[in-house]
Amino acid sequence: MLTFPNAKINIGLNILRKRPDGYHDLASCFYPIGLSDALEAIPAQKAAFKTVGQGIRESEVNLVSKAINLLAKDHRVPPLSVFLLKGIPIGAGLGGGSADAAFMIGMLNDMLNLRLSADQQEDYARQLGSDCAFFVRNVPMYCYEKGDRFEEIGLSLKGLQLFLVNPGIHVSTPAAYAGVTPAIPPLDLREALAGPISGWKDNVVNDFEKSVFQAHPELAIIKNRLYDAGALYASMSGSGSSVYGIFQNLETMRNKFKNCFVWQGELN
Ligand SMILES: C[C@@](CO)(OP(=O)(O)O)[C@H](O)COP(=O)(O)OP(=O)(O)OC[C@H]1O[C@@H](n2ccc(N)nc2=O)[C@H](O)[C@@H]1O
Ligand SMILES: Nc1ncnc2c1ncn2[C@@H]1O[C@H](COP(=O)(O)OP(=O)(O)O)[C@@H](O)[C@H]1O
Repeated sequence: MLTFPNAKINIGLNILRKRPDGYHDLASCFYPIGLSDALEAIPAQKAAFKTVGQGIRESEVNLVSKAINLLAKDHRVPPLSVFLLKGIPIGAGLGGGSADAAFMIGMLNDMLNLRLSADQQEDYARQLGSDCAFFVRNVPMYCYEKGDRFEEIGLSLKGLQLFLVNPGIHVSTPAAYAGVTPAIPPLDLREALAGPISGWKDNVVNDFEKSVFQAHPELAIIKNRLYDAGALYASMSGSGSSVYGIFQNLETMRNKFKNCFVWQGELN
């Protein structure tokens, strides 16, 4: 079976408070985008895992293998030959690893006829990472608590264009959280997003930007360039370092961001 785990962007990200378990309660809108990996799993004599494209560090276990091992605790999972092609930049605030893990759970559910509901798949996904459960339903959501609880938001950016830039700077997620002083924003994110996109620039904020832009001023320059090019709204995604702009119409701007990974596509 072959699937295409897709990335997400965060539209607004407020870090509200530190939790007793050391994590943070947040408020964000997660929005799926078309940039994707390819993930194939085939029953085989012997379990095998191959990944091509950008690799994760050798010392780390791939989230796809973690997802298989997690489901194997409760279900009989036969040996699988798994092939992962990474198209989504790694550690880029785009949730690529989380998407791979959630799609692997979905594939096991379908291939082995496990009949897991979406809620049950989310419960498994939550154990693999805060972002992971989002990719089970994989539709625009207001996300809260650790970013693993969801509420329908009814936000549609269908037809608008996304331009995404990743300059390859690696931002550690725990370090990014440590750089933020949690605070309740003056305007609830859901209310801010209910207004026209032309007003988001001042009201829809990613709280990671302040400290991450301070450490990496080139990211602020990218965001300004996107606004200069006519973006209706521009922001860093997650803990970075990807920065995106949302446009009404978009000529290609690939040549403006030399030495960066760029991706352009229509929002759904
Ligand atoms: C920042 C966000 C925003 O969408 O995305 P990315 O930039 O990673 O895409 C997420 O909260 C990242 O989620 P995810 O990457 O799944 O994080 P996890 O593996 O669960 O946690 C990594 C580390 O981030 C911190 N963490 C994560 C989530 C959270 N609500 N509070 C935290 O403090 C913790 O230090 C934790 O050890
Ligand atoms: N299949 C995978 N794809 C990407 N990263 C993975 C994967 N499996 C494990 N990881 C590890 O998970 C971490 C988070 O990766 P990723 O989801 O791409 O970034 P982010 O959390 O910034 O959105 C990385 O440091 C990476 O080493």
